[in-house]
Amino acid sequence: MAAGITKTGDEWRLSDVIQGVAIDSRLVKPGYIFVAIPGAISDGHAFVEDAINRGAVAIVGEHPLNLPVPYFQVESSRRAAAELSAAYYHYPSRDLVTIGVTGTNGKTSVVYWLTALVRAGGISAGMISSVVNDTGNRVRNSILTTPESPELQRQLWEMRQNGATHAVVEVSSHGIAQRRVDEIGWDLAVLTNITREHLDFHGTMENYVATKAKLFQRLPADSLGAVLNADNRYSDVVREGLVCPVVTYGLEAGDVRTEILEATAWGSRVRIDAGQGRPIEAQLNHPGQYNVYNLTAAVTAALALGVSPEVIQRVIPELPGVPGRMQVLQQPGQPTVIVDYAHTPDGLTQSLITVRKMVEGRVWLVFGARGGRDRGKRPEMGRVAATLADCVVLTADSPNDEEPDAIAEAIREGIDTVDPAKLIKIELDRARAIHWVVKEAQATDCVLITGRGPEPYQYFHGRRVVLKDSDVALDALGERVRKGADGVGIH
Ligand SMILES: CC(=O)N[C@H]1[C@@H](OP(=O)(O)OP(=O)(O)OC[C@H]2O[C@@H](n3ccc(=O)[nH]c3=O)[C@H](O)[C@@H]2O)O[C@H](CO)[C@@H](O)[C@@H]1O[C@H](C)C(=O)N[C@@H](C)C(=O)N[C@H](CCC(=O)O)C(=O)O
Ligand SMILES: Nc1ncnc2c1ncn2[C@@H]1O[C@H](COP(=O)(O)OP(=O)(O)OP(=O)(O)O)[C@@H](O)[C@H]1O
Repeated sequence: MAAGITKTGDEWRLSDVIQGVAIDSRLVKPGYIFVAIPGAISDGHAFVEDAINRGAVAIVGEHPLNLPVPYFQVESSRRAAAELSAAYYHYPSRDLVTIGVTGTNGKTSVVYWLTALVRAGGISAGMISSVVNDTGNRVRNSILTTPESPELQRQLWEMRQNGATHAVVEVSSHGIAQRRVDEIGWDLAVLTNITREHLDFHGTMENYVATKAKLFQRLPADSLGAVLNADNRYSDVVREGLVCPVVTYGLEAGDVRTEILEATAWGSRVRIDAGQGRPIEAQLNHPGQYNVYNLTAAVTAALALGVSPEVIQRVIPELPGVPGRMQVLQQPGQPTVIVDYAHTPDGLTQSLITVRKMVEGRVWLVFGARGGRDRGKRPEMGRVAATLADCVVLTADSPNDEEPDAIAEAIREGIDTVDPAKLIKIELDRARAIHWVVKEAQATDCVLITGRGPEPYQYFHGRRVVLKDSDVALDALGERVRKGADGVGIH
């Protein structure tokens, strides 16, 4: 057993000598295995020496290398990282019922709600989401939506140590493509929806859908199965060739069908018919039709996991809001300010349609687009903004390594194809943009700030700037109250 590792086929055995697995040399500690990944920006093989200097006792990589420590050459480093991480943590997912939630929009909401439903049903469940990771008695802020495999397996192990029997995991398309979730034996997988996103990474919609589909293809025939959105056209593609049981949900079609009995600006009364027993009837206190879809996905999955309809019906009115999603900031006599995480054309459409119903006045939209991500969606989001908002103020999101004015320009191109007059201002300083709009809006108006939700930082060429949309909006509202403003400016 060289350096405490043996490999037979895909199965790695690690002795107690091994103290951890890392794919980033900067995280290596004495006794670690370092897995060198050829990346898009740099090549992990270039950091092997660094890893050895930090105490790595074995290296795994894809290139032929001659090293002073044992070296394992593999076909896919990412796959090996997942295998090694699972082995190091004694395959925690084998002892957990694991539920993967994927889709373009709504993953975090479904993960939060499904976790709440199963916990209410007496099940001890951990949760991995893009906002927080909750392993049962420890909650950490998330860095990635789906953690890299060493961190993911560690969190699953911690859940098991904390007595969890179930794990609800948000699965991004990056997480699937980069094989972070490879060694998880899924029991149930849920698809929220698929619309345009991440084409910078996946190239085409076809590749994007095929990547999402991989999560479902891994479900065995004896698993709890796949939960698919019958109203989303890509579900048929995802369904092709699946060997597991499939249950569909939707508002227009599906095995589990939801009817909106009454919709108000702030929520919906719904009837969910799963085709057996009395339908569930409850008040969902979150706005928008899209949240009814998220609810139906979570309920369908909860039923598949054995949570009773009675428990589900009782819990629906109490389902928690996800931080930074449709977060409403209100002060009497002031405009309604809403912080939302919409960052795709479909998300922005849903968000604007929903907000439109909440206020009598105009809808002001403050947004930008993240740098280094799908450029093609920018004009599309500009078109959505100009179609559904009354007044648009473009600003910086997190530009990363791009120039904020060039990003704003790309969005403006979309706005111009619909109605250039809707673009009231370009203010690239996001805090100033929010302050300006809150000052200009009338008391009956709504200011919708999208794209960053609860994120605490903006990144400009690696420089980190602290900025939380809700904090800035509250400041702006406070200032308006102090100054006694009553909506001056463009009316
Ligand atoms: C764009 C993208 O997918 N980037 C991912 C990709 O990075 P990369 O190919 O650029 O890697 P690289 O920087 O070239 O480095 C190659 C390897 O060298 C290693 N390295 C690098 C420097 C060093 O000093 N030592 C060292 O060992 C790196 O850790 C890496 O393993 O491979 C890395 C290793 O797996 C990932 O950590 C990294 O995710 C970055 C952090 C990221 O921001 N990813 C985002 C896009 C992401 O995954 N997002 C999804 C959610 C998307 C959504 O729905 O919004 C998520 O699940 O979070
Ligand atoms: N089912 C849905 N359909 C369309 N848009 C949605 C849906 N659910 C949520 N949204 C929009 O997407 C935003 C993000 O929601 P949520 O965080 O639940 O999705 P997500 O898929 O987890 O996104 P991310 O992984 O980027 O966090 C919301 O603020 C809302 O604007």
